[in-house]
Amino acid sequence: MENAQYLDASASAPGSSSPLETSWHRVREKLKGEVGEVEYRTWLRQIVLGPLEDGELILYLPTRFLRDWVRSQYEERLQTLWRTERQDVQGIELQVKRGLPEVLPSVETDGDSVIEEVTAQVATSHEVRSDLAVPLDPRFSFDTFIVGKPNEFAYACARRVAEKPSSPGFNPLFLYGGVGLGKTHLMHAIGSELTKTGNVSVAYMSAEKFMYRFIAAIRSQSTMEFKEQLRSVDVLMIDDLQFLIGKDNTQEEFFHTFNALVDAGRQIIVSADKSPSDLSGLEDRLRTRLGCGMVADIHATTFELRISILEAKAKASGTHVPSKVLEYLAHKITSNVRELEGALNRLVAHADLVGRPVTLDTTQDVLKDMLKAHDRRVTIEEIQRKVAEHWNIRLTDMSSARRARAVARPRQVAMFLAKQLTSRSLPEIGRKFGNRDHTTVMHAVNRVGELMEQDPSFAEDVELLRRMLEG
Ligand SMILES: Nc1ncnc2c1ncn2[C@@H]1O[C@H](COP(=O)(O)OP(=O)(O)OP(=O)(O)O)[C@@H](O)[C@H]1O
Repeated sequence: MENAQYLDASASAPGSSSPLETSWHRVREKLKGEVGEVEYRTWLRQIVLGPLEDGELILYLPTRFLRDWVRSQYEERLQTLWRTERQDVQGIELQVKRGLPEVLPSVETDGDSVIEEVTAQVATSHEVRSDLAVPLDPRFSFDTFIVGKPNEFAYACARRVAEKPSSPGFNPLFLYGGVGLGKTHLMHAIGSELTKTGNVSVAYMSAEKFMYRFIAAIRSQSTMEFKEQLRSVDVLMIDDLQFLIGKDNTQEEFFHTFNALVDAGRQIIVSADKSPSDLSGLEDRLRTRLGCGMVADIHATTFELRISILEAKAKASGTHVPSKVLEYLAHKITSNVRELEGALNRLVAHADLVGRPVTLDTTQDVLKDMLKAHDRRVTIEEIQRKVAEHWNIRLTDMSSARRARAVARPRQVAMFLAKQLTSRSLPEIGRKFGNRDHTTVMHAVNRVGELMEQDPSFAEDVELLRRMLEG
């Protein structure tokens, strides 16, 4: 273990430092080059190098706010840079350490730079008219969104709002669902559709950006301007609202903005990972208002939807991907569309690079790590335990011969989840459930699928279990 060191941006050049410090110096310089001086000075120079323990490097930040911000915005990049820099760093952990010097942007200097930067971003944004908006991604359109059972309701709501913003019953539109299932995609699609006409001003930003801008406005004493800018848009879209949990001041500000806009007949669109009623940690009055309009859930993908998405994305890539490979991916990667897309992109990039067609063999080889990580994620035993706990039955009943519905139904759900969340075959799953035949498992999978369509509260239970298991 190497000792914790405080290193700020003015730290000594490599040479006089330990190997870890030297690496840190290089990582920091690369980051600075990538994100630019303003962003670096505002958020990243506060990071303090901590110890390296069992392959995990600790980096400290002086406050929880900064830690959360750096975690959400830069953690992945930091990981990559560190791993490239040193083989003995397998991961990084961002921690809060009180008492470290906090180098916050002051009103006179960095605060202004932040505002200047925001203004500069706005100046280059052609897609939207609002002064605060983040550019919309033209790839996320309604045309490129593949509709299936799990997302058809959310899609229909999004379409409706894009056609007729602020319709009664659709304001706010609250889209929720697990990670990587298309919430951001739908929001961008609504925004792009609305701005096509030219007379609607749309502001899209993540809840984090909202907070970042709010804080920047406080620091530069321009909160009135901030409020006015936000309140002048026709449509305000805030993505990943769950980020505001625990951020009381920002929540308060959002609540007032929300009210002002809805009262003025403007449209609000919000996304989150949970329904308004499940977003504990958000103020009650805000939760209540969020649930007042249309609340649309994007469910986990089905095999059919995953196949349709893969087919569309493979076609768009211009590389031929055999249907066997698409089926294989759709079976193996069930967690979310982002991962599915990532896997396909990797295959296509590999095929382009080596100049050979995509086959099942190359797929297994190229995606070895990814698929292994997936398989590791959840075991049949964990599924059985969680499901048994949920319905309050004995774990042994997962393999018992009892056929009473109170036991048989949870068992079927566990089989269904085992099929969805692991790569085990039907006979393998059957064996884990008291040596049942694969046709019993198949029947369970179909039955649970049918019941989920007929009974929303049952579907919610299954969905909840799935999310808990996926962590
Ligand atoms: N139905 C779909 N059709 C086509 N692409 C999709 C679909 N659903 C998701 N995607 C793609 O998957 C990726 C992840 O989607 P998106 O970013 O919208 O997810 P999200 O629900 O906002 O996730 P997060 O909770 O992480 O914010 C995007 O590239 C998006 O285009």
